Amino acid sequence: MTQVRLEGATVTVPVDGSPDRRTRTILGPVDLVLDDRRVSVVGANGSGKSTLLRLLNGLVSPTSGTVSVDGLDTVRDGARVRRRVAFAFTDPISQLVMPTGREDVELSLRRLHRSRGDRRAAAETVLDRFGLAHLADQSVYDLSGGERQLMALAVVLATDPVLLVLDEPTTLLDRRNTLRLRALLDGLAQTVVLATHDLDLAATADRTLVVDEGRIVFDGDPRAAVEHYRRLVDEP
Ligand SMILES: Nc1ncnc2c1ncn2[C@@H]1O[C@H](COP(=O)(O)OP(=O)(O)OP(=O)(O)O)[C@@H](O)[C@H]1O
Repeated sequence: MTQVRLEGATVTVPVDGSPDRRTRTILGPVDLVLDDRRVSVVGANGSGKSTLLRLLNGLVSPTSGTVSVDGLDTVRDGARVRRRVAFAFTDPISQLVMPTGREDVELSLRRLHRSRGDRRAAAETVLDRFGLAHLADQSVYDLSGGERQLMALAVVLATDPVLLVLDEPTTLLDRRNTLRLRALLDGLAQTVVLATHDLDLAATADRTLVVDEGRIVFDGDPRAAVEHYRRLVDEP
């Protein structure tokens, strides 16, 4: 099982226009060991969920403290961490950089398969696995929101990462595609960490973190976490 470890991880940002270069802490310090199969993260807008998630694959570096994945430091061993940790953004179009899904999956596979023929065959297998072969050659702009989301996931999962980090994956999806995504996540061998405003989805995890004003204010049973979050919002 993959292990993510945060030790005193803190993220501070400069306060815009501040003449004396003041900074603001937007997350932390966070001390956390994640070694559960499914972890969800809930919290209000701007509470720090995305920042926490982005620490996990080195998209954001801690200003102080450390973050490691299976012992690899996200700053010192950034490239190796990113090979192990896939990150999926809310809006899949920011992830799909090639004209078609097939080309995007092939692009993902370029490190694993140097020969073009091998890459083609491996991409076909991935597209089949996600039930997307029939959409592989369509422009990514002509895919529906749900199809695009699944295509983006196929792209990031093509290289078999050990950890999948998802930032609000169902925000743009209708109920049917949300259920489809949930079924897909259920079937994944990977460890999954996801931030979501969908409290039903959050409650399907093994463990839930509640983030409030840059701090983890609850860490534990998903149903209790959702209750904690509701109380936080309802009784400010
Ligand atoms: N690079 C940055 N520079 C300045 N402020 C930032 C930066 N990144 C994030 N912030 C601020 O930090 C806070 C936390 O942002 P973050 O995106 O982590 O929140 P979130 O919980 O994911 O919110 P949402 O649910 O709205 O997506 C916000 O106030 C945001 O404006």
